[in-house]
Amino acid sequence: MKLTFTDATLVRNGKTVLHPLDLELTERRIGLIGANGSGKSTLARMAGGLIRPSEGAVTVAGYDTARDDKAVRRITGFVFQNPDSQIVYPIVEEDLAFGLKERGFAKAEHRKRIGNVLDRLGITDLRERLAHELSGGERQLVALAGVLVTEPELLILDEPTTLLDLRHSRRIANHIAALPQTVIFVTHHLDLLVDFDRVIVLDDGRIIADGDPANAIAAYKRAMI
Ligand SMILES: Nc1ncnc2c1ncn2[C@@H]1O[C@H](COP(=O)(O)OP(=O)(O)OP(=O)(O)O)[C@@H](O)[C@H]1O
Repeated sequence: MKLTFTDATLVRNGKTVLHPLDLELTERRIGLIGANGSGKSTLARMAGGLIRPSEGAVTVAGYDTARDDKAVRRITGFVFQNPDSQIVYPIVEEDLAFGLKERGFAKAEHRKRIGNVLDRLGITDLRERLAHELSGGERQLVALAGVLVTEPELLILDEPTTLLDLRHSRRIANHIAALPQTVIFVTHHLDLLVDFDRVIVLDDGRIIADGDPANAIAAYKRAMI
C-alpha cells in the first residue's frame, strides 16, 4: 500500500491547517504525533479521503482521494477517539455484524470473524452486551473491534486508546504489530509507537521530524520544551 501527498495543503476559514505537504508513505506502521491542534487528525483524515486537500493531491493505492473518494473509503477503516460516533447498533455483536454486512461479507463468516476479533482484544465477554451500558474504554474497544473485523487494507486510528487502561492499550499495540495491513496511528501515547516503522511529527501544520521512532520522539520532546 502506498500513499502519496503532493503539495497537499488544507486551508479552513482562512487558516492554513496544513502547509504544503510532500510525502510518500510505504511503511506498514506509521505514527503521527505532535502538539494539540498541530494537524494530526486533519492529515489522517486527508490520508483516508475524508478531507480533500485545498490544493495539491493525495493518492491511496493509486486512487486520487478527490476523484475516487469512494474507492478510497472502501479500502480504508477509521477509528476515532469518540467511540459513540461509531457504534450504531444496541448490541455489540449486532454492531460488529453491521460493519461486515456493509462491506459485503457473507453472513456465514460473521460469527467466526467477530469471535476472533473479540478474542484477540480480550473482550469476548462483551459480545452480548448492550453498547450503551458499557464503560467508555469498553466502548472504545468495541468501536475498534468494529473496524478491525472488516480487515481494511488501510487502517487509520485517531487516538483510539485515550480511554484504555494499560493492559488494553498494550493489547491494541500488539494486535496492530501483527496486522498485515498499513496502519496510520495518531496518538499522544508515545510508548505505543516504539516499534513503528516510521513516525512523523507535526507542529503548527508542518512536519518538523520524520523518521525512526526514537529520533522522531526525541525531536518532538525537544520541540515541546
Ligand atoms: N474547519 C475548520 N476551521 C478552522 N480551523 C480548523 C478547522 N478544522 C480544523 N481546524 C484547526 O486546524 C488545527 C488542526 O486540527 P487537528 O484536529 O488536525 O489537530 P490535532 O493535531 O489532531 O490536535 P489534537 O491533538 O488536539 O487532537 C486546529 O487548530 C483546528 O482548530
